[in-house]
Amino acid sequence: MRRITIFDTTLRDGEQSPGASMDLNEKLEVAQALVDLGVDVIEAGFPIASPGDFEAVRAIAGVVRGVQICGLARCNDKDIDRAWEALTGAERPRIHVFLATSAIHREFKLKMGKEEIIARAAAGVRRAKKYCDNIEFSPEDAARTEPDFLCQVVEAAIAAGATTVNIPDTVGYATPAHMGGVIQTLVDRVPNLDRAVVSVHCHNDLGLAVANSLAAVEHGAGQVECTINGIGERAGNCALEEIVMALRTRGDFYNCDTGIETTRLAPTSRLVSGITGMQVQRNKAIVGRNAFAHEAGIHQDGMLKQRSTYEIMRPEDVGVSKTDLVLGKHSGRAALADRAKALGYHVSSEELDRVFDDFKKLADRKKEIFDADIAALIDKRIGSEDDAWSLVSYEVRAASGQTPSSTVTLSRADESVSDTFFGGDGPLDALFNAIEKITGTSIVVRDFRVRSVTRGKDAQGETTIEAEHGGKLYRGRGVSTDTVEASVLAFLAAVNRVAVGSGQPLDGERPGAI
Ligand SMILES: CC(=O)SCCNC(=O)CCNC(=O)[C@H](O)C(C)(C)COP(=O)(O)OP(=O)(O)OC[C@H]1O[C@@H](n2cnc3c(N)ncnc32)[C@H](O)[C@@H]1OP(=O)(O)O
Ligand SMILES: CC(C)C(=O)C(=O)O
Ligand SMILES: [Mg+2]
Repeated sequence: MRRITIFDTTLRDGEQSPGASMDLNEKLEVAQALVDLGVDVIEAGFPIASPGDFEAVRAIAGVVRGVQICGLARCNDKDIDRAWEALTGAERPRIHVFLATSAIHREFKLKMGKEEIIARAAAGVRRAKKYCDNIEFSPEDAARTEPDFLCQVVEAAIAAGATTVNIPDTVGYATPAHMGGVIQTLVDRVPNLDRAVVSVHCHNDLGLAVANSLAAVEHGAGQVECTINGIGERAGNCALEEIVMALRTRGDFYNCDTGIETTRLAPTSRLVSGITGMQVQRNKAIVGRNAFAHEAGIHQDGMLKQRSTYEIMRPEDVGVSKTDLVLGKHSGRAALADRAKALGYHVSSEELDRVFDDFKKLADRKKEIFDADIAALIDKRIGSEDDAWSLVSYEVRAASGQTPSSTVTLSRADESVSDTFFGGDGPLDALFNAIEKITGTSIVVRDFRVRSVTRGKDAQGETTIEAEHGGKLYRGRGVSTDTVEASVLAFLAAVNRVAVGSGQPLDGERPGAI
């Protein structure tokens, strides 16, 4: 297997993302996390850019050990000298010198001819080489540079002492075939290329940074420049976690690997996201919240039978604790049964059918279904007696200063009964009275509590009632996204318990969970 060098530029190109600036301590924390992750090179900053950038590179170079620490410099003496000043304390320093080579940059930005570019590039590398052996040269905007000229610049930079030649697609213009072609051209036509490592640095303006980097590797690149979460200038850089996992997962095709400790990918992603405030989108590959989550019933069923049916990587390999089978409107019985079991329930297939119907209705109303929702649905359904009353519908009218009224419809076995009640202290009292009229059972509510069992605006409300009847205490529990309905269900549950006599003596032990 060919070992690919991972050059992380989160602290330099990543920090160039608008709004992603990091202070010294934050940079040190990220640098340490990158060491734990196992990157080979950390580009710690652009020392000439500001005193803060200089200090950050100097601090990282002074304390971070075991990896190469790199500082960026334009092709001029001041930048290169300053970069070296910042890097002197590094155990393994690298100076990264760059100069744009494309016609657009030569003409409009640098105002330099081709000869001058070659001379300046070689002079910059030579000056950096006076300070250290490990020199990287980047022909900026290489992907839009004329191939012949790119070959000349690269050859000159290597002749001047560059040990790595990095080929940037600075504006994310390349496609995989194009990028592979650029690298292949260099491999075929630069005579001294074997004296340097070929690197690739892709931007994501067309969403192709990872694909282009892979194409470069396929054609011989030995180093990939990337950032955590793909942050960087404009649409960002090649995402480290994606290129690393692509190389690992498709080792069969690329025959390459990296030194990355992949279980650190998710924690490092969270750290960088927290520090920069740049949130990771839910469907982001490898580290997004949905990357190992499945909601579709058919996928969940497949996953429960054999995870490789729908997963090409194991979540634990990238530092995600486990696959998440999210219960929602697209889920099926297999996932519901699995969750019920995980929650400690033994649900018969008839009970599962009943719970599943309720679950689908709830899922239509609610975006996210939590474990507490499932538990509440199962609690409601498990052990329901066939001759117990169940709620079909309710209607209630109440306003200040007016007598409340309610109409309730209940069903039991084959019968369905409706009744209306005028009076009561309020809407709930009116509803409870209607239930008592239909069932012929009167109870005295001793305790009544409402709370939210899940989060969000569409959370489930849970009502618990303790009621007295014939010297015994009966409890009832109801759960619904509608708190009035939850209260009606709780009252009805207590009434049903009276019918089967499952109360507790008033002075005796309290009943257990319902
Ligand atoms: C593709 C990349 O990511 S390259 C890195 C980009 N990163 C950054 O620019 C972030 C840090 N940059 C900065 O803080 C500032 O731009 C500084 C301190 C580096 C320079 O600031 P200033 O001296 O005010 O110059 P300014 O940024 O306005 O313009 C850049 C100058 O550098 C020149 N330049 C650009 N690239 C290079 C290069 N590789 N080698 C030599 N000169 C260069 C430009 O032609 C321009 O020169 P001019 O002023 O003579 O026209
Ligand atoms: C400095 C260079 C490598 C760069 O960031 C780019 O060209 O995108
Ligand atoms: Mg860049």
